[in-house]
Amino acid sequence: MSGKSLLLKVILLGDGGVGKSSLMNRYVTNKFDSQAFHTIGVEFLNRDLEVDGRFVTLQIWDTAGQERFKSLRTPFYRGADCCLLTFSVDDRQSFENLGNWQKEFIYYADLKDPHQFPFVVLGNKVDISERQVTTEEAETWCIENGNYPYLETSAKDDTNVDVAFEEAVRQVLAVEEQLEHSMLGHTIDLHSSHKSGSSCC
Ligand SMILES: Nc1nc2c(ncn2[C@@H]2O[C@H](COP(=O)(O)OP(=O)(O)OP(=O)(O)O)[C@@H](O)[C@H]2O)c(=O)[nH]1
Ligand SMILES: [Mg+2]
Repeated sequence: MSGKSLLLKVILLGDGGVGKSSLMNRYVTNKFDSQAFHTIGVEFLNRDLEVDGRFVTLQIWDTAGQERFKSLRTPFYRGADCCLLTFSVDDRQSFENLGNWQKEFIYYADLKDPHQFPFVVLGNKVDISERQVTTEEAETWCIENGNYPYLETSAKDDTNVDVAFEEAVRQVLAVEEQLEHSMLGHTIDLHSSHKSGSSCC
């Protein structure tokens, strides 16, 4: 267990109205506003948490999903540790647009290796019974587009909201661990590569 607190930046992306701000506000302030205003640009809130013995400060960046705010949100993608691709289960179009959000993020975050990057997909508003997207469809999309974890949430009912942000942290830690392992595998052993008879200076 590491004693140091890790600062992680997670970013919420998805169509306007899917509930990104509501998820962030539910998670950080435990409040829900049924008449929330559209976000303009970006906003962020922090919350400290502990996941599997690691202390983490989660910096949650909430972006404006409406197309007209694209130039205001995209400069903030760089440096994100995890991206939460969000749609609303009662809005088919928001699900169809997931691929565009994924592409927009990869492009503006300037990801070196998009296949390694931790995305998590959230199907929000599961409290609404008139669904336009089934769980199976969403799971299939996640498998086919990068094998991402999928969680169904409700900011209104506080369903799976903590779980969703904790999953984001787990995904980041898992990638970090993988990188550490692969770096260990590439560590140069200075002793064994030192040829007898060679001299320096
Ligand atoms: N029933 C239900 N309504 C929700 C839920 N989450 C958000 N809403 C409502 O959906 C509307 C839009 O929510 P926001 O959180 O503002 O959506 P957003 O994704 O931040 O939208 P932009 O800021 O425009 O990108 C608001 O009226 C919320 O009250 C949910 O889980 N269930
Ligand atoms: Mg918003």
